[in-house]
Amino acid sequence: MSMSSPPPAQAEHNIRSSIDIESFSLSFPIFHGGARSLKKMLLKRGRSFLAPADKNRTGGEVTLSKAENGIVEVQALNDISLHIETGERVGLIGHNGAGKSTLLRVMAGIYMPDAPNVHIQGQVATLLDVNAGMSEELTGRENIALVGLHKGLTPHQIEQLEKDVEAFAQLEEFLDLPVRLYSSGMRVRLGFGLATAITPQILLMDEWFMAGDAHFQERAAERLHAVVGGTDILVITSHALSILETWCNRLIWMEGGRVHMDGPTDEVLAAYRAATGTDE
Ligand SMILES: Nc1ncnc2c1ncn2[C@@H]1O[C@H](COP(=O)(O)OP(=O)(O)OP(=O)(O)O)[C@@H](O)[C@H]1O
Repeated sequence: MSMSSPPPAQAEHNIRSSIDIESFSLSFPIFHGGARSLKKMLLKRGRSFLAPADKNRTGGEVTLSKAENGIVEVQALNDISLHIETGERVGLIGHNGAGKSTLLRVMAGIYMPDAPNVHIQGQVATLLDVNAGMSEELTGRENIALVGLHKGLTPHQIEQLEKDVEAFAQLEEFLDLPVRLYSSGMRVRLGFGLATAITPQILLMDEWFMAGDAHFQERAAERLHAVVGGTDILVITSHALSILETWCNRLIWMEGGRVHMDGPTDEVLAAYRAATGTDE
């Protein structure tokens, strides 16, 4: 199969896709031993700490919960509201720990799938975690069949899926060995091949897909073009501004768990480059 030909089993698209998030916040409680010294520092500083925007920021706001004997929390997302609709290719940018991956996971329904202020319309596929959904003891081929069954494909469609992923991943005899024997790059080949084999309405993608050797990256970009062309919505997070420039028509710039700027790619990139001094 040529790498630029459309994936074999196209999903049925009946509804217009959209992502709606209204005033959404998410904190992670910290139970690690180091939380005790953090707690002392927070009590001194007035219960919350976030590096000022003009400093090199890392992570979300570290706070002490309001309960009497408060626990230390990291506020990964803080009052996020956004609407994404069909046709939008959205990139998430921001410093390490700004909340980009957490926001992607919220959209994927991984955190708080029943949150009343998060509405996702459309069938979602994720490229978030290389190992997501893989059974370590099963072979690559068996994992492909399992995904096919899970998605309700017919035996013929599963056969097509297997051929397609096999041709793309180029794992040769390793396709018939258990996934636990794979290197990280081999896992990326299989995971990426599988996740892009069926065109979803909404594709959520973390930057790990850029892992792998140069030859793989080139073929991955080609395949991704075919898939993204068929999706309603793409949301991708990356630190490589050139990737975002290539793929996105809208950028959301995150800072300390909040949306700092949201707009057309060229406008947000210009502001981001000016603020961070990057000339990439
Ligand atoms: N499972 C977790 N438990 C505790 N804190 C977490 C967890 N996941 C994320 N965080 C915290 O939430 C904040 C946002 O993390 P997130 O991974 O969303 O950032 P990011 O913008 O994707 O960062 P990067 O660019 O470094 O990948 C960080 O301060 C991180 O420490």
